[in-house]
Amino acid sequence: MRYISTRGEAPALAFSDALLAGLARDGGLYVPDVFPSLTATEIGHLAGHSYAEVAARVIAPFVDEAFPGAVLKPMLEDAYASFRHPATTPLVQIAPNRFVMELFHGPTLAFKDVAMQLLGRMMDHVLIARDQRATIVGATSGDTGSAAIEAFRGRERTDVFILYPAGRVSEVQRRQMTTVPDANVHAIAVEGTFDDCQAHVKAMFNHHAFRDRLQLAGVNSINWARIMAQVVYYFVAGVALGAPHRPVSFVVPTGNFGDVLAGYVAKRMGLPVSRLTIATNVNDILARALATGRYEMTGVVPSSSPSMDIQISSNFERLLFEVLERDAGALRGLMASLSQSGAFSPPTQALEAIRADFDAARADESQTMDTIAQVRRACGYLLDPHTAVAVSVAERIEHDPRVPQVVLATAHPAKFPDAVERACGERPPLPAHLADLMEREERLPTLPNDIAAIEAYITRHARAAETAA
Ligand SMILES: Cc1ncc(COP(=O)(O)O)c(C=O)c1O
Ligand SMILES: N[C@@H](CCOP(=O)(O)O)C(=O)O
Repeated sequence: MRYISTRGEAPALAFSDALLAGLARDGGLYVPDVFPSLTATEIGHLAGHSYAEVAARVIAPFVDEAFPGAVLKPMLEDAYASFRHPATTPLVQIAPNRFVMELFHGPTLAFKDVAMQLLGRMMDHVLIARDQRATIVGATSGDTGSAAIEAFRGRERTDVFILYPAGRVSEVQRRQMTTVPDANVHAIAVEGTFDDCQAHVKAMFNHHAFRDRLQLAGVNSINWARIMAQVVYYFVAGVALGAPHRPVSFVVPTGNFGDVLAGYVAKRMGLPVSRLTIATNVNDILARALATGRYEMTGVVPSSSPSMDIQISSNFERLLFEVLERDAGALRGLMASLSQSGAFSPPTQALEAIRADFDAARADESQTMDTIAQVRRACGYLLDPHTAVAVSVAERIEHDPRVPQVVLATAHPAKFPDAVERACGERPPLPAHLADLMEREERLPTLPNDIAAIEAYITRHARAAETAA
């Protein structure tokens, strides 16, 4: 398996190289040159196995010789031993033929742990084998940052720098990043939006001299390994609900488009997925794009689901690449239009191909709040605001009632206590391992929304810079 760039102008890489590369050198995103497939019989055989065992089977075709079964399997067992639920990602029924898949039982209470706990181990394995260091740079709207910090804290070969938008994450999310005392961890508030933070991360990768000097690596969903690890839970849910004999639909709270893209990959690999529904909050660029055919940026509005306050959905590029039948030149044209005029319109055929697999709809603030209250009343289940966006959409989207609908529950309600309390009057407590989070001491470096200031800060603090000097 080789990995190629969506922009068509960077060298193809083996898995381990793509794992450390982050963004391709032409500014594109790496994708496998072909999607592996599982037969119906192979999918059937996933039933009854542990999460780590299913992961080993789904992930094996994507990796290279650095991760033979004897390495991958124990790595997966170890990664998912950190989850607080024996099923790792349990399904809970909340209505007839509607389920939530709880992806938040990892150490930082969001779905990001599912991939990040594996990514930390995989990167360490490759860096040790190559006797190399890496400087991880990441952008977060709240959850990727804490998951990355937890996965990489204290690791000898990596420093991790996470940019988050000042004042636009929940207090719990901020404290999960800023109270970690390890010297290799740097959570930096940037006076801008998540989109600004993500643009700075991409700019650092595109600044090749800086990138090479600091040995940059990425842990956002620009890194293919993130998507790969997230494909697994679609298979786990599908098989639990009758695949390969019965199709399943998924409703996914969406921001950067990594999670729902993983569902698309699962479908391309052979999982019978009926519909993939993109659920957005009021920052609804994706819902508008599917409805109107025009992907057009407007300002970002802060919401009660802050992790989805995103305009530029990074992984939409990977989907566009597929529906443009892997025409990198055509994709470069759309991306140039986005950076020059803040908008693009995919060709009709590409748009139709997207609509063949995906639906999209948004939930506004009052729909999100009402859904939290109504689901709590109806079945006693407490949703976080991101999951509530998706449940609200699931309730309204046209859907074959015979097909099970799985809503991905991407965060624990305790990460957003203020919003949950506003919605239903209850303040969910943090689990025991985070019970004293509000008393822990914070480190709060803040930088202007300026790439030069950010690069200078990272250069001052990264150990890879000392080695290079
Ligand atoms: C809690 C939560 N839900 C949903 C999303 C959206 O996921 P994605 O960015 O993969 O579309 C995010 C951020 O990524 C998140 O942190
Ligand atoms: N919602 C995310 C935004 C970054 O997404 P990623 O999947 O590309 O890492 C967050 O919580 O940080």
